[in-house]
Order: sequence, then structure tokens, then C-alpha cells
Amino acid sequence: MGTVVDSANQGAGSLTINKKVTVVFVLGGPGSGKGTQCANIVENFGYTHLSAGDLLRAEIKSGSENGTMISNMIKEGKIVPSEVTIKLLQRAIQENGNDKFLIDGFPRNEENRAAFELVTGIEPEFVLFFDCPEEEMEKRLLSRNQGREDDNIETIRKRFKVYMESSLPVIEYYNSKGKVRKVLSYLSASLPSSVLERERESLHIKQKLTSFLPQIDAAKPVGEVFEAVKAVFAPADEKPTSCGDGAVGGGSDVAVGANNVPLTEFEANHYEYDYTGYTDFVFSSECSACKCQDCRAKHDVVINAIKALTVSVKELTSKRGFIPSAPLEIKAKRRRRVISRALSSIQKSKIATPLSMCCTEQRTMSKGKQHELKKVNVEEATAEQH
Ligand SMILES: Nc1ncnc2c1ncn2[C@@H]1O[C@H](COP(=O)(O)OP(=O)(O)O)[C@@H](O)[C@H]1O
Ligand SMILES: O=c1ccn([C@@H]2O[C@H](COP(=O)(O)OP(=O)(O)O)[C@@H](O)[C@H]2O)c(=O)[nH]1
Repeated sequence: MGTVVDSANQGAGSLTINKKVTVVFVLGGPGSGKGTQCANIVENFGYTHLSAGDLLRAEIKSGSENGTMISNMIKEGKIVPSEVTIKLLQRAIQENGNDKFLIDGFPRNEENRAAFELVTGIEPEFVLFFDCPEEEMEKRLLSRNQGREDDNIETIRKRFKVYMESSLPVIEYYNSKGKVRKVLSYLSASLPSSVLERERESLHIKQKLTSFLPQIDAAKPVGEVFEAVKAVFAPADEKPTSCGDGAVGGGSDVAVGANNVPLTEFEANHYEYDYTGYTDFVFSSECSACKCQDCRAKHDVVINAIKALTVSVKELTSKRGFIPSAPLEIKAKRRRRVISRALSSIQKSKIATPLSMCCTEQRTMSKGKQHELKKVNVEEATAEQH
């Protein structure tokens, strides 16, 4: 069998995708919730979901000549040769009338990635990455109950190993190109639902806040994870309605609702990113003059989040021996500067930690400890401030 790369080099037309498509790769460990969230994205954002694993399982069922080989690879938790998976994906894209695809569980290694890009000419729009502690993924896989031959403890362990060794480098690669979107459920987890409802209308505030909060929390319940996913997929032209021109933040040119802040920017350049815009809403004279309920609610959300951040920064900086140069009980404008300075310092120290190390560390940390630096309960934080 010639490889897909051979076919591409020989100009084999059957592998070329002859329509313009938008592709989002959905990556994360086995059981991190990729398929579950893809179903939600399909319902809400009009994508077609292509699960590489499902396509391979369908190929086994179809009685294809590759069926036995694929079946054996899956039972062993190994990665099926690129040419097989790419041909299935290419056919599925070509036969579907849609032009927006979520490709779930692929590319699984560097060879998958390079071959797919070479053969199809498609680069992903971005990569949606679900990070989840191994113990949580293991628990989920063992109770998935879909009759899958690879959801047994022996194969699960092998799949985790393959994920760490082969799949994480793909995420690192896209991270280095600024294409990875982390899923954050920080605010969703800590705000009461009534506030959340209103907060949904001002996703751009959330986007700016979450863009420098350092966690993905795919271990949260499905609904909460999807709140974070929505912030990534919300269309760029979605604008909240309030305050005259509808642009909270005094007409900032940051795409409203679009979580276009890649992981790289967060990890490497976040201190160059204009995240001060979110406070413009709080302090803009136009908005402070507007006493409508909606604006009040947004104001409260931002203030709560700033308080939560302040507490978080305080905790983090004290753990790292960093003492902010000004007291944290300061007026709002100064507080803004202190937070940004403190966050810069934290992020600078984080840059040196490659993604794979973060994930490896995560594996060895207890679940409680992992979340220790991540979660801030806004209500508690607010109480503490008072
Ligand atoms: N956030 C979540 N909390 C609890 N269980 C979840 C969550 N997301 C998914 N699950 C469950 O975990 C199992 C694995 O999820 P799935 O979406 O199939 O993962 P993946 O596609 O990444 O392998 C499924 O039984 C699913 O119902
Ligand atoms: O691009 C792919 C996707 C999946 N698989 C195989 O299919 C299995 C199941 O993958 P799937 O994405 O369905 O499930 P997950 O492991 O993410 O739960 C993997 O362990 C691999 O053996 C593969 O070889 N290449």
C-alpha cells in the first residue's frame, strides 16, 4: 500500500480536498470529554463532528481489508497508520456538505499531523485542548459503557502512555504556533447561575479575564466545561447589547466574544496583551453614568472577578515569595496595576515550564492539590475583601 504522502506527491486527485473548509482539531487524553463536548459544539455552532476513532471503528465494522489490523491496533492502544486514518477523514470531509469540521482525536502523533497537512493542505483554524487529570479520565473510561474493547484498565494504561509520549508533542507543536485554545471553566465554576446568565451576554469580558487565568478544567461537570467551550467558539461578531453602542469597554477593538487569545500568548506574551480593556467598562464615565440593571450586573461581575483575581494573586504571590510593592487594599485603579504587575511576574516564571511538563506534573499531583492554586470562590473572595 502506497502512503498517503506518496499519493499526494504523485498528485493523486482523490486525496485532495477540493473545497474550502474550516477545521478545528479537538485534542486531549482518552476520556477527557472530547466527544461529549463536540456534540454540544455541533448543536450550538453548526460544525460537523468527525471522530477519528469512530471512523476507524466504522471501518472495522464495514468488513474492510484493513479491519483486522485496525482492530488489533485499537485493542493495543496503538496509533493506526496515518494513511488509513487520513483517507477516512478526507472521504468524510469530501462527502459532507458542511464546510466546518471538528476533527476529534486526530492528529495523535507528529506523523499524523505532518501527513494530514501535507496531503490535504489543511491547517487547523485552532486546536481545542481538553486537559484532565489521569485519575478522572480513568474513572470516566471505566464507566463509559459503550462496549468498547479498549475501555479496560490494561488498554487504558497503554493509551495514557501513548498520549503522553506521542500526542502531547502535537499539542506542543500547535501551542508553539499560537493555535491552542484552552478550555477554562474558572468563572463558570465560581459564579452563581443568575450572574452567569448575564455574564453570557458579555463574553468578551469573560474572554479577557479568562485569557490570563492559567487553567483548563476539563474535570468539571459537562455543563461547566461547555460554558468554557462556548467562550472559545462564540462568533467574533457577537456583541452584547447595552450601553448605547453595545460595546462594553468603550469600543475596544478586541473581537467581542471571540476567544482568540492563544495559549502561547497567555504563556509567553500575556503581559503584552491588552487586558486592561476589561476595566475600562468599570471606570468609563459613560458606563458609570448609566444606571441600568444590565450595566450594574456587568459591573458587579467584573468587580467580583477582579476581587477573585486579587485574592488569587495574593495567594500565588505569597506562595512564590513575591510581595507586591503596594498593599492590595487599594483603590480600584491602582489595584488594576498591581494585579497586572503581579500576574506578569507569575507568568514570566511559568514560561519556562513546557506544556508536557505541566501535564506530567499534573499526573503526579493529587486532584485536590492540582486545583489548589486554580479555584477562587468569588463569594468567599468578596467576603474576604469586605
Ligand atoms: N465533564 C464530564 N464530567 C463527567 N463525565 C464526563 C464529562 N465529560 C464526559 N464525561 C463522560 O466520560 C466518558 C468519556 O467522555 P468522552 O466524551 O467519550 O471522552 P473522549 O471523547 O475524550 O474519549 C463518557 O462516558 C462521558 O459521558
Ligand atoms: O487518529 C486516530 C484516532 C484513534 N486511533 C485509535 O483509536 C483508539 C480510540 O480513539 P478515540 O479517539 O475513539 O478514543 P479516546 O482514546 O480518545 O477515548 C485509539 O486508542 C487509537 O488506537 C488512532 O489510531 N488514530
